[in-house]
Amino acid sequence: MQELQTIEGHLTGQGLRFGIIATRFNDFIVDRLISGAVDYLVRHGVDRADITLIRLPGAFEMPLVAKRIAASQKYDGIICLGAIIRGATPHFDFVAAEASKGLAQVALDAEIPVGFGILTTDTLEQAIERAGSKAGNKGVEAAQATLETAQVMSQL
Ligand SMILES: Nc1c(NC[C@H](O)[C@H](O)[C@H](O)CO)[nH]c(=O)[nH]c1=O
Ligand SMILES: CC(=O)[C@@H](O)COP(=O)(O)O
Repeated sequence: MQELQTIEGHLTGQGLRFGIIATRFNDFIVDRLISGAVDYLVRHGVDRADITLIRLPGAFEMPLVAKRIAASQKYDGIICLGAIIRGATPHFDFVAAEASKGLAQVALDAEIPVGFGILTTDTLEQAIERAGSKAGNKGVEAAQATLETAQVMSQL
């Protein structure tokens, strides 16, 4: 049996280029996700110069910009970072559904790894917990998943 070498210990991002798309909405949470993602990539050999950060208003805008980034063919992966926090109306459901569905579609259409690091939480407290405190940092997880998938894709 042949096995692809993509386990954590073998992950290296040397020479790979990543686009990070991050929302300004809830930026005090999202900034922590960005720091976690960038730190993870750099610790795994990605050159800072090979990381491009693009800020957007909100998660709803992400699929369109991700699609354009993917079409540029300048990147090996796209990491999407945001925080959608439930409010008093159904707004949350529409934004979260379009962001997740749209980003998944971009990945499939362009055949590029798209990391889904958008928090979808019921409360602000849950978002804080997932942005570098007791429940980890979902920006790190999204960067890891994107890097690993980029490596898998490059071997297939
Ligand atoms: N409520 C949240 C939003 N809403 C904004 C939308 O994403 C969009 O920017 C607006 O409807 C204009 O098109 N965005 C988030 O990222 N997080 C939220 O909690
Ligand atoms: C994503 C949201 O639900 C949110 O921030 C909007 O809040 P609301 O539903 O109270 O308008």
